[in-house]
Amino acid sequence: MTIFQFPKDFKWGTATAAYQIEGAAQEGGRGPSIWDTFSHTPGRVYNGDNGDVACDSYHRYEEDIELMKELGINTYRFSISWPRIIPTGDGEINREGLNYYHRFVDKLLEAGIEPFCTLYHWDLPQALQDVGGWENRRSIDAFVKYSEVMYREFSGKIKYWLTFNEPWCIAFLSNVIGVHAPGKQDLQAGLDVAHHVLVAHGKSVSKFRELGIEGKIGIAPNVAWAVPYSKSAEDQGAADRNIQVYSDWFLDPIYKGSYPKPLYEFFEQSGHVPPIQEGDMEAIAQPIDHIGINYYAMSVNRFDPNGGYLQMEEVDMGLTKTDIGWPIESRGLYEVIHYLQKYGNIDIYITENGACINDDVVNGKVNDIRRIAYLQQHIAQVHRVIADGINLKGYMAWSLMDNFEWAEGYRMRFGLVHLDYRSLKRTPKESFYWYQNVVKNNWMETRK
Ligand SMILES: CCOCCOc1ccc(-c2cn(C[C@@H]3NC[C@@H](O)[C@H]3O)nn2)cc1
Repeated sequence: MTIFQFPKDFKWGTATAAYQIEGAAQEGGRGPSIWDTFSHTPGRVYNGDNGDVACDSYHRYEEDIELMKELGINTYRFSISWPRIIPTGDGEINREGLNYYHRFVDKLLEAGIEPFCTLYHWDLPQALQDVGGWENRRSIDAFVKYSEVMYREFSGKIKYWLTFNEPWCIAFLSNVIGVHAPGKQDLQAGLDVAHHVLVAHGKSVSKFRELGIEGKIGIAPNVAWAVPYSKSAEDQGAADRNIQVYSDWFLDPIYKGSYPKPLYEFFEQSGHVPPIQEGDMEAIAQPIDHIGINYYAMSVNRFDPNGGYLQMEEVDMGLTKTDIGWPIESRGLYEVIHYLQKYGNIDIYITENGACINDDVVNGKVNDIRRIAYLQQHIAQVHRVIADGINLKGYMAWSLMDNFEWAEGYRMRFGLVHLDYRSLKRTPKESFYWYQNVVKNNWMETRK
């Protein structure tokens, strides 16, 4: 038996996002987002599921915070619904929306839980999408205005900020692969969106500094770790492109002031380059305080000339998978965090890690032992990374509770707490109590 002891100030938390848990889609002055439109478009989301009610956390946040207190976490990552704050994206401010988040954040602080706030977790106000969304540079200033409202309003209450969640999903999953809102399949649109999101990020960080906000700010890329199927240059290239499109495409502009050359040239071969304007790269490269890393799985990749925008295919190596089909391999978390050290020993938080395990309630319990095994393996890798001297400062399990898993709707469950979507009853799973113990002890037992 080995004991993995974590640093005394280590942040243990869970993560959620507004559209996935709040519901109350047409309450409190909220305007429609692109995910309201997308989820109500037939065929886009499994079973026609949508976020109209979700976990009803808009009304049940006090119950959710009681669960967080029982879990014992010291940090809670959540996102702000932009269309609750500025319903048309860059028009009038909705005071009722601000008041909702004040009540919520005050309750978190009262419970001794650190708010860790994501400004943008995919729910762009539809009114901005109606004029091009992130393909339109207008969204840059709209986001900076929205973020300024939030910085001014919550300065002193919220000290940990993230501008954007998973920019790869915002740009490529949503505009090139087309699985998420707005559901386009256009590489140039993806590059335009990625660039404008990066400029919006940088200008928002500058605003944060200009206002002298007390706190720290960063961005939360989801990261891929990929190994080549063979030693061939083609397969190595495919794996490199897959890694770079998630992390380097966004972190090189922020930390180095330029896009990663190999992938830039790969896209350029097909006639597509980011729409860089004078001053953009300087605007993007504002120093940040931390990055959030969302890690779920790694993959084995090989070259495939017909393999989509990266000319890459993932090879199924027969690894055990979660119920959403992602292979379970915790080694990738260790490898990718070391890979990111090329940007310096930056402060890193694991802002999402978790397993889709669709166990149901049986005799009042959810015996999700597969989720416990996943978490144990991945938290062990977190400990390895810290033991290597890397500034990994916190871990937030995705997710506190089962919620709206985007195009997969409610069938895919990532929560430590089970949601009965008819009654909205919350039932802590066995993994909740396992994680509660790790958090309480600030150490974890391992068999080795
Ligand atoms: C036909 C090709 O299809 C490709 C599907 O490709 C992906 C890739 C990645 C994801 C994905 C989902 N999540 C979990 C979320 N992270 C943020 C939070 O909101 C969680 O709900 N992370 N990555 C989904 C789909």
